Parts: sequence; structure tokens; C-alpha cells
Amino acid sequence: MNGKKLGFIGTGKMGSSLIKGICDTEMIPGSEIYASDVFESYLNELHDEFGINISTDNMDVVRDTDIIVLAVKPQILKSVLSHIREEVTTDKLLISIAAGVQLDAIENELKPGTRVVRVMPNIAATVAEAASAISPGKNATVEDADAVLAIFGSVGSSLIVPEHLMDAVTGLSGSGPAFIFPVIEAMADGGVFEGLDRSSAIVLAAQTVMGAAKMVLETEMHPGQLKDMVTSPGGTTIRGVHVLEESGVRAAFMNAVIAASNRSKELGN
Ligand SMILES: NC(=O)C1=CN([C@@H]2O[C@H](COP(=O)(O)OP(=O)(O)OC[C@H]3O[C@@H](n4cnc5c(N)ncnc54)[C@H](O)[C@@H]3O)[C@@H](O)[C@H]2O)C=CC1
Ligand SMILES: O=C(O)[C@@H]1CCC=N1
Repeated sequence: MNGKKLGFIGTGKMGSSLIKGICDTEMIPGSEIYASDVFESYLNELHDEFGINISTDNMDVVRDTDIIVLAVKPQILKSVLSHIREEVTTDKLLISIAAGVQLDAIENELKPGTRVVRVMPNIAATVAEAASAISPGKNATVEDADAVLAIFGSVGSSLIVPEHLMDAVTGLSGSGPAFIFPVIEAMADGGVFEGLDRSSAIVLAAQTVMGAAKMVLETEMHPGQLKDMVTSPGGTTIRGVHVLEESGVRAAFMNAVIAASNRSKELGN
């Protein structure tokens, strides 16, 4: 980070997840992180746990830092931008993680030449396993894009996508953890139905999802090929796969991603 200070405006679920992930991985020490929120209790918790600098005034964060993550709800982003506009000089870099809000809508609220990068991370930043996609704005430099890739790469994986695909990313990996948590819960329910205790069932289900994901990422084999490795002819797994296919599970997951992407498009209008 070359001594650059990082700021967060908004320390709710996503802001605090990013701060926790970044502090835990020691990408940036808490003493170099500044955060503001309207709720003092969120700030105090983060200050006590990670030693970050806190304020209830967003202007303090803008003044004291070089890179500022906007982690407020899309619906209030515009009012936050208009409030901080005068302090956002061209030597600062703004990062928006707001779902749906397009780069030009952000840039238009700020002074000409302001450097903005749009990012869609996910909540797994809190355990340094986020999937993040990044789209640099028209004034962002290559160094800006690299810095943002490094920050979000420190709490998971990060890649660059053209901005028109950000809604797709939001539907897939931004919202995706909420599609997988119920899968883990439901698989554990199945285990409980068959007699396992709840906590063992949850550990077995969660580890199974993590192991399957790791195999996809590390072997680079097609998920279908990996599925075939588990399904013995006439065995147990194919019986379960048949039930899932009868339930239309693939279409349900596709439709969930499409619905969430469509909502992201709506938020941008
Ligand atoms: N929750 C998630 O999994 C993800 C959220 N996002 C995006 O992150 C952003 C934040 O979402 P969440 O953290 O889920 O929402 P949240 O509601 O948990 O956090 C928003 C925070 O902003 C604070 N806030 C409200 N008005 C403010 C103001 N004027 N100045 C400073 N802080 C203010 C709130 O007190 C709250 O702590 C949204 O734009 C969302 O689209 C992106 C990826 C994943
Ligand atoms: O549900 C939402 O709107 C936010 C954006 C992606 C994940 N959570």
C-alpha cells in the first residue's frame, strides 16, 4: 500500500467484513485504517477489536485517507457523495461497492477528474475468502486498478471485469453466499433427519461445500467431471443426484442468480 491510508464510509455488514478481513490478514494495520458511520456502536466495536481510527463524520475519513471505500446502501450513496464532494480531490481514490450504482452516476456527483473504481465483493471477506470483481472508472489509473486488486485480493480472489458485467457479478458472487448458506443448512437437516447431531451435521455439510469448491478451483476440472468422480454406478450418490434433478435444482440456482442480477440492474436505474 506504500503507506497509503485506507478509509471506509459505512461500517455495516460489508464494511466491517472488509475491515476484519484486511486487519486479520495484516494487509494494512488497523492504525492505518479510518472509518465513519452514523452508528457509533459499530465504530466502537471495530476500534476496540482492530485499533482503527473512527469518526461519525464522513469528512474526517475523506480528509485523513488516500483510498476511500464507500460501503453505504445504494439508496443513500448519492447523498453521501454530495456531502463529501468538496473534500474528494484528484489525489484520492474512491471505491464504491454499492450494488447496481454505475460508475458514471458516481463520477457525475463528484468533481471532474475524480478517480473511482467500482467493486463487487462478497461477505466472505470476513474470512479472507471473498470473490471480488473490479471495474475501473474513466479517471482511474493502472496503478489504481492494481491497488484495488491488491486490497480485495488480500481478502480472497479479485479480478477485473468490464462494467456492463457488474450486475451479473452481483447476482452470482455478490449475492451468492446467501444462496449457499441455505444449501448447507438443508444438507445438515438431511443429516439430522438421518440421526446426526446438529453441530456434527453442520460441520460435515460446510466442509463438504468448501472441499467441493476447493476441488473446482485447484484441479481446474469441469464441475461435471468432478461430480462424475463421486457417482459410482448403481451407488448412493446417483440416487441423490436424481432427486435434485427431479426438483429442478439447477434451474432454481440459475434463476436465483438471474433474479439477483436483474435487481442489481433495477438499483442502477
Ligand atoms: N452485505 C453484502 O453481502 C454485500 C453488500 N454490498 C454493498 O455494500 C453496501 C453496504 O451494504 P451492507 O453492509 O450490507 O449494508 P449495512 O446496512 O449493513 O451497512 C451500511 C452502513 O452504512 C451506515 N450509514 C448509513 N448512512 C450513513 C451515512 N450517511 N454516512 C455513513 N454511514 C452511513 C449504516 O449505519 C450502516 O452501518 C451496499 O451498497 C451493498 O450493495 C456489496 C457486496 C455484498
Ligand atoms: O443484497 C444486496 O443488495 C447486497 C448486494 C450483494 C449482496 N448483498
